[in-house]
Amino acid sequence: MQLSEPAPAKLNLSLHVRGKLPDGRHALETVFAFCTDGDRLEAEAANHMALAVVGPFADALQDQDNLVLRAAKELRVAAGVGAGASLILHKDLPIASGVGGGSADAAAALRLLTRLWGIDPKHASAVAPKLGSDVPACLLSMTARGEGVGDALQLLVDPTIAGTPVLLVNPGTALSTRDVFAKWDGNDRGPLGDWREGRNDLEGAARMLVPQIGEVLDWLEQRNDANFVRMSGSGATCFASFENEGARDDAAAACPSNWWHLASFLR
Ligand SMILES: C[C@](O)(CO)[C@H](O)COP(=O)(O)OP(=O)(O)OC[C@H]1O[C@@H](n2ccc(N)nc2=O)[C@H](O)[C@@H]1O
Ligand SMILES: Nc1ncnc2c1ncn2[C@@H]1O[C@H](COP(=O)(O)OP(=O)(O)OP(=O)(O)O)[C@@H](O)[C@H]1O
Repeated sequence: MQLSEPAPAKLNLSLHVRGKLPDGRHALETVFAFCTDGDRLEAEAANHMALAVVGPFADALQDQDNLVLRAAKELRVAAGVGAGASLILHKDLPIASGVGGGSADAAAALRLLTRLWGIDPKHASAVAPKLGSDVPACLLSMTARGEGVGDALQLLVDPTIAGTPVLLVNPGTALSTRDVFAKWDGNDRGPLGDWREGRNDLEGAARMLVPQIGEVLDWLEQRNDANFVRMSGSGATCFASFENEGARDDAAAACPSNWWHLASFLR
């Protein structure tokens, strides 16, 4: 039997960086939201562990250690499972783009293999933080406030979020999360209250590395009925929420062809 699991794209509606921690990572206050679109993972029972990657961004991943396999191996050890799995990842999200693609894929693997192997979900929760700061949020894939390194989560009930039409736009340049944090200016600009009034404190650092982010943000600001425009995570993907689906689709149709875009909804 083949099982399938979505790996929804992650957005940081706001992202405040509050300081540097002793381990070199950064203390964050963020609101995570998720899209109704993203990557997708399929699995079938097998004796061995194997992964095939297909889809528009598959080639960029062929030669490296995939977070899906790391997640599968860590979960197998944590839960003491002897079985394997044959996995297929449909890679539709750009790599290193601030929408948590790798984290979403790893989280999807944890959920999918928990079902396939019939194991206690507590093992997935225990493994998630070891795979990356965004993986616990992606495991949840529900609107949440994140603190600590982004892994201390509290569900956020906000009835204005689900169903909002959004357009994600990336100028086509991969951006390393580590490099962006390294360029953060070290200024704590204060806590995050309401996400609508927040900021993305990594925007300045990301724009130093990829100046086209400024062009994408300006372009989104100029779209009709765009009412909330921001960069997600460490960039370079930016997004706008729209008053209605038609306005979002008009913006998607006008998007320059050398930029990647995804028309979706918040879930
Ligand atoms: C920027 C965000 O996307 C916001 O949600 C995340 O904080 C990044 O999460 P992620 O991609 O899962 O990142 P990780 O794989 O854990 O870390 C990549 C690198 O980003 C930096 N990093 C990450 C998270 C954090 N709170 N502080 C950091 O300084 C570290 O240099 C780390 O080596
Ligand atoms: N399945 C995967 N999908 C994407 N990247 C992966 C995957 N497996 C491993 N990686 C590696 O992880 C790195 C981070 O990729 P990812 O797409 O998660 O970044 P991101 O979108 O900037 O994430 P975040 O918003 O969490 O910072 C990539 O440079 C890539 O080398």
